[in-house]
Amino acid sequence: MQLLVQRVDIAGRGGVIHEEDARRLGVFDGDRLRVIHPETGKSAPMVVDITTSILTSGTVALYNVTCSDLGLSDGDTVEVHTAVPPSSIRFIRKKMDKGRLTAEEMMTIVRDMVNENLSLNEITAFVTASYINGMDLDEVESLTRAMVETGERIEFATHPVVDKHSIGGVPGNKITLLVVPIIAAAGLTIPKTSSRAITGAGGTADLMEVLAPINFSAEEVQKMTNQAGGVIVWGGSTNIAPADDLIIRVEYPFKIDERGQMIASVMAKKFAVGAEMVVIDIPVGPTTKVHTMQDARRLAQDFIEIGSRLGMQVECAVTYGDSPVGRAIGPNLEVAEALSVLEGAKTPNSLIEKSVAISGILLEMAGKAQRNGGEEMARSLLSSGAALKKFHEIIAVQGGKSDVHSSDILPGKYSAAIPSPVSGYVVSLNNTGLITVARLAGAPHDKGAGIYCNAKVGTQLRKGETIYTIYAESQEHLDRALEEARRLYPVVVEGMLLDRIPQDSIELDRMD
Ligand SMILES: O=P(O)(O)OC[C@H]1O[C@H](OP(=O)(O)O)[C@H](O)[C@@H]1O
Ligand SMILES: Nc1ccnc(=O)[nH]1
Repeated sequence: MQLLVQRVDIAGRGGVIHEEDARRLGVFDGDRLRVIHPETGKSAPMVVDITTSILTSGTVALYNVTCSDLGLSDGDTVEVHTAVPPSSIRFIRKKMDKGRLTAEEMMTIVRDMVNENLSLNEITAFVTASYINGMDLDEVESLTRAMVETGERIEFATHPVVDKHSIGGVPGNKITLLVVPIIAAAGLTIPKTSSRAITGAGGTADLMEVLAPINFSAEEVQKMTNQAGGVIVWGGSTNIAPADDLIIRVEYPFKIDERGQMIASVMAKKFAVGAEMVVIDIPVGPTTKVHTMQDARRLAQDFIEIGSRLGMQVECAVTYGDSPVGRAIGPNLEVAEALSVLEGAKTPNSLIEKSVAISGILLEMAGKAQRNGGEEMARSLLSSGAALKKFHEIIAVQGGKSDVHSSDILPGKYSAAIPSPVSGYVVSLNNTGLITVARLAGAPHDKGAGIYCNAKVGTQLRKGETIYTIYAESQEHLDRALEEARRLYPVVVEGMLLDRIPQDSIELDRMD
């Protein structure tokens, strides 16, 4: 069938056809078509997306990349034929049926994802099937390799190239903003790529974006790292492991991070930047991704095994994840807290201790410090101001304001303090509850949104004293977050009556 092209200014491949043309072609939403340029013979696949309103029959709306790939402009004519669905659909179905995917099958799925031959529904099916049925280590290795091979890679002339990555799950985990400058200040090369929030309210990419641009090509990442020794950029923009961000987009609304996909997501990014020595931070706690020490050790073994299969030296740090790292949750609040520590603040202890511990392991692995001497070296790079100086350099090389001060980074204008309803001690902070409230307040999208924990586990509070403060950039977001905070009670003060349900409020089934 011949159709007239209407170019639509939407980034990406594919397009939309009219219901009448779809009926004549005999296709439904989700079927496949092939769009062919009649003169050049160039062709591109297209997932059928049917409309009745934005087009007239006889016209096909094509998105930017498909038009550019085929050299098409508004008003051109194209041939449109039905096509067979890609074989990756069969392989996704195999995973749904609890099958084991071969390396070739995994590669086909990932290639089709990256080439936009799979619709969002189909990618969601793959992520969900893997979440429910899991992946064995061979599948994780195949996924990691496929993610690397479908993107760009960086090779550095200086060695060793080191890196760190956290599996996430603990709110307020802003340590990368300290670890990268500490490591780079020690003279090591650390091309850090991070994701945005997956299960949290602010991923490292969301945080760094407060200070500097984070979208760079692989070539730019390499150049900037050579200049400053380190960078903190968003993995999703680099074309380094581009499938990663497609999977993360599916995971984000559900706050899920399937184990195999998580290992592949992390290790693909490390491998693609040429990291030779890597520390993986595995926070453990009842409301994080990993609940017990035993599970953490098992996950650590898997990371180390995948690292060794790829030729990387990996060590894992199992860290305390019962409650947030530091006190701040959400982009601006976290950045201000991290900067203040780099500027010399002696608190929060949890943030400083975790950052120097992780940095210390890397310094030891890379031979910069003696065994057991890494932490001390990291602490002195932090307290001497060398890490701050390096961070300013990193911000500058990425195009940010290099003389930024923690006091420049402000939380949202709208705030509400949550008072303790009783006198007592804070006995628990529920990470997932805090994240839900912070997300409703607008984080990570609204940079000023988030939570400041005025009290942490063990803090004594008198009735009416503030447990935590919610920040937002609009009253509407603040109200939504407050409503959820009242429902979830993410911080429990001992002696607190959570609810009182009188007998006459419930209809009892009487046995008379
Ligand atoms: O949203 P959740 O699932 O908590 O974690 C995601 C965060 O964890 C990792 O941190 P880093 O890059 O090692 O600092 C990711 O890159 C991302 O920023
Ligand atoms: N799944 C992931 C967890 C943590 N960091 C990542 O980049 N990816």
